[in-house]
Amino acid sequence: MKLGRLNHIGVAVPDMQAALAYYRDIMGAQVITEPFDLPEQGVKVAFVNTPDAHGEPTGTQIELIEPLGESSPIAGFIAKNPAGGQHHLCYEVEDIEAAREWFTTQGKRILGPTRIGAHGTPIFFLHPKDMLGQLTEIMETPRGGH
Ligand SMILES: CC[C@@H](C(=O)O)C(=O)SCCNC(=O)CCNC(=O)[C@H](O)C(C)(C)COP(=O)(O)OP(=O)(O)OC[C@H]1O[C@@H](n2cnc3c(N)ncnc32)[C@H](O)[C@@H]1OP(=O)(O)O
Ligand SMILES: [Co+2]
Repeated sequence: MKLGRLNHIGVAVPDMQAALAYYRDIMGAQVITEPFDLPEQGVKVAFVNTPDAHGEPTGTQIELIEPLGESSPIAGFIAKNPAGGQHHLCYEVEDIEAAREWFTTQGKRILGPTRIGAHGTPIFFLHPKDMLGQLTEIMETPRGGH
């Protein structure tokens, strides 16, 4: 399997508006996608981008996720980490099905089906206990850029 770039770092937050204010006003980051609900993923999501020395976006994305509903997959994480925290790493691949096959042959546990993620491309998750303690998201590279 050929691994692509790191697409985003997922950060679980208990309060989306407070998290956006923190990244914008304290960290000087840029809010590139305002919050929107992804009910099928059980999260509210927003993206912030880190600027370079000239204030231009670097392309390094932080994905803020807030639980949406009691059955949210991040409800347990927030219960254990009430202030929020770094939740997952997301890597791009060119071919999602080839990647799924690769990780399966490596004995890695895949969490649920391949589904459409926040960037509109297929994603799946790998169990943190099989991935050096890191919940790992694999996403297909968006066609025509980011
Ligand atoms: C916005 C859409 C999309 C995108 O396009 O980018 C997203 O990113 S959605 C992000 C949210 N969705 C998911 O996380 C889906 C996959 N996650 C899951 O299926 C579950 O969250 C989980 C990973 C199976 C954990 O389930 P949970 O019920 O919270 O906990 P468990 O008790 O079963 O956990 C077992 C074990 O793993 C540890 N753990 C849990 N979460 C993490 C984590 N994020 N990073 C590292 N370790 C984690 C947990 O602490 C348990 O460990 P022990 O206590 O040692 O047993
Ligand atoms: Co993600």
